[in-house]
Amino acid sequence: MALYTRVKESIAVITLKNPPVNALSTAVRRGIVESLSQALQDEQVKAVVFCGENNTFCGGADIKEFSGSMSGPPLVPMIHSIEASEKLIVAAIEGVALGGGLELALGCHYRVADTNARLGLPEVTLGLLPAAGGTQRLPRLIGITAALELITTGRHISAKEALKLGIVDQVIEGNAVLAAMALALSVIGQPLNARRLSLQAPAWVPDVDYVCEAALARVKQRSRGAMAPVACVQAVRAAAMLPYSKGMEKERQLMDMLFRSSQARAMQYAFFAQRSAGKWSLPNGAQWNNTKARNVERVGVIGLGTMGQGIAVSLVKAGISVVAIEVDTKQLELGKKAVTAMLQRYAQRQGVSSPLHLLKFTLSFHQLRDVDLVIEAVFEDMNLKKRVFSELCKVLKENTIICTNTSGLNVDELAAVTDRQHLVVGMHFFAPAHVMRLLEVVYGSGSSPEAVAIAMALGKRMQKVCVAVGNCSGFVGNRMLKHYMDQSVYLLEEGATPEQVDQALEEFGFAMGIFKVADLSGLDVGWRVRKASGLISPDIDPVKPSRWRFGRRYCPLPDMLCQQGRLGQKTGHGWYLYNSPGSKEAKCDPEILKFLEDYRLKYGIIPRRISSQEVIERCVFSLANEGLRILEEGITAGPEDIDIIYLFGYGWPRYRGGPMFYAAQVGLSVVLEKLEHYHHLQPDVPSLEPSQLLRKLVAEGSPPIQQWKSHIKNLHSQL
Ligand SMILES: CCCCCCCC(=O)CC(=O)SCCNC(=O)CCNC(=O)[C@H](O)C(C)(C)COP(=O)(O)OP(=O)(O)OC[C@H]1O[C@@H](n2cnc3c(N)ncnc32)[C@H](O)[C@@H]1OP(=O)(O)O
Ligand SMILES: NC(=O)C1=CN([C@@H]2O[C@H](COP(=O)(O)OP(=O)(O)OC[C@H]3O[C@@H](n4cnc5c(N)ncnc54)[C@H](O)[C@@H]3O)[C@@H](O)[C@H]2O)C=CC1
Repeated sequence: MALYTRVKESIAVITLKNPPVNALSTAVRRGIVESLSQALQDEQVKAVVFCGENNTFCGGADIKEFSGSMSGPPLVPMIHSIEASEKLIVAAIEGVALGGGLELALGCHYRVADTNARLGLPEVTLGLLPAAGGTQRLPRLIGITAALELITTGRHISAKEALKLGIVDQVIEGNAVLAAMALALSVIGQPLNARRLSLQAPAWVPDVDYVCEAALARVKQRSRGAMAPVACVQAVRAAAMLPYSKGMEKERQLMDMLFRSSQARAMQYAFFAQRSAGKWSLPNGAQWNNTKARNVERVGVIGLGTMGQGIAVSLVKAGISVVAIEVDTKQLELGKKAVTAMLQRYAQRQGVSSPLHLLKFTLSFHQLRDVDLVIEAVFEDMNLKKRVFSELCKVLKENTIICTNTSGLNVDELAAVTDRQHLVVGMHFFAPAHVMRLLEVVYGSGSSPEAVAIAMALGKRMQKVCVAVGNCSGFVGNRMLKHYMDQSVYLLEEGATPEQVDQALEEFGFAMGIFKVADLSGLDVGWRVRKASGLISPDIDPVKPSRWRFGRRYCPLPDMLCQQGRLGQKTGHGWYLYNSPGSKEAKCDPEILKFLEDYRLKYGIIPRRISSQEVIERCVFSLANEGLRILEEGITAGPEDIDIIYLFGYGWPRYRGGPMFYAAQVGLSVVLEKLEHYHHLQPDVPSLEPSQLLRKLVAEGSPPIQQWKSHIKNLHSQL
């Protein structure tokens, strides 16, 4: 709803009221229309101030309403009537003015923001565009180039930047509502036409087509296959080229197209999935709102290699003191240099003072005696990690939490060597840890809810998107990835090339194809894991290695590449060829094509043409099938958690929601049928066998993804 209040003699205040973010629900829009009409009819009122309850202006349209039948006063005419009002209207922006919230403010004649306010048009992140006049008014206010940047990225900006761009007229420290009233009183009576954005022409740009083409190229590169950023450019172009009313018509047409799209549904699902992942729960009933997290101020990081460096940087950026430990002086110096350089660059970019005083580098575990939590990031070696954990217990306070950044080792086995199994959890960061947003918080069988709560809270403070997951080999992300990678190499055996597989995956929307990712990470990473797991052993024929291991299909191609020293980008060749070691531009390598041909000849495999559709079905449905097994086993609380892991950790295209959402969208019965088909053709690949949960969901009529949790609960109660 919206509250109408008369203050002073001549000012009315309309307060949006819909906690927590005063989203423009049907009731709020109705309240605005009624309150505005009241203000316009009241002869005493000369000016109106719009504000939001609880120091939050407005978080935009109510996204929850998008999936239902939208009723009540529409936004576009509502904002037009605000702009057309003969009485002066000022927006008092506190907290956020996002999406429809900013569009409402753009309809007002003046805008005042408090210093902490954040503004933006983030609709593109929901698969939409700002369709309440945002694409037409903003370019008229700040010019085409700046509007294109804000609308296509959906970036939130500070009040200071908004002032610089000309989006707000004043930024004040203190009460924005009082400041808006003061501004209103100072300008009452002045003509309003110059303040009505729809009446203005956008600032002239020498070559609109060039600017828009450049923006289009940028968005296509940044978010391959996404419709919304392209539509945003088209709408802003219309603002530059067409009269306002025609531009609005174009905005509406583009929004109609986006609003009904599967991409918009996927991105809105992702918005709520991200919030639901934060509301973690454990199988024992402990959850985010019934478990207290102790505060963490000092953290120890053990191992300053690739991961430890990024973790230390993220901690310091969050204002947390770090004691960083290495094994010898050389490694310590290397780590120190890298961490210091990253933090200095960060401080320079942000214009903040260097936070290096929060760091201590040492070789001594004794320096850890005061820390509240430790994150271990030494080599992926169970025995080494066990030794480190035992050492830690000798020096740490009795309530210090011990976390491991292992990518998939058994957290329970590690916890068992400590004197505090209840305080041991996994904190699985993704590389590079200071950039990647995902954090899997892994609870073992003995982890206490408090330890999970502390790790989740710490991750959130480090600006990570945290997902609580159970303890299993590879946890959630890497466990699923294994099956996706297996299928991709089987496809090579059968006739595909790395480029062909990568192209199909990139056209699907992945940021990078699987073989490019493997070259980037280094092929030796997986090689070491396979050796440690016994898949590679000295008795395997080095000339014609077996294509079956442990009774299952196995593809030795990646091992053979490693034996040739082709480890990826770092050696200048892997699945692709690079100009030099470390260079990034992947080129097709004729040697690899020849190597694949020879391989097929050696094993008597007749190559066949493989369609992009088959690539996607085999790679992506394998992922989804393993995700369903994970749900079946209760490793995550719901499908949303898995999707968030893939969106934030594995470059899954946001406009496809995540592997579980994608499976639901394609249709579970289609996924089941395809998996049965491929499993029939590859009976020695057990991961292709449709999961029990998939069969159950299909048998129960393929319920929408939001209802899967209750079906999983039933499955558990039947087991
Ligand atoms: C043909 C049809 C024509 C239609 C025309 C429509 C034209 C339009 O222009 C469409 C739009 O406005 S689309 C909406 C644009 N606004 C946004 O994207 C802002 C989304 N919210 C945020 O970024 C953060 O929540 C925010 C920064 C605001 C706050 O972050 P926090 O971290 O403090 O809090 P969260 O945990 O994110 O959120 C708290 C609770 O609020 C819910 N929520 C947030 N924004 C919402 C919104 N806009 N609508 C509905 N619910 C919303 C959020 O889900 C969470 O709920 P709970 O998890 O239940 O607590
Ligand atoms: N690199 C990656 O992409 C990811 C790695 N991880 C996991 O993170 C952990 C670390 O991996 P990376 O950083 O890649 O390894 P790394 O090899 O880059 O660094 C490991 C560091 O630990 C140090 N170290 C070894 N023993 C030590 C000891 N006793 N005390 C102090 N420091 C010691 C080494 O000197 C080295 O600097 C592993 O468990 C790995 O599986 C997790 C996610 C991603």
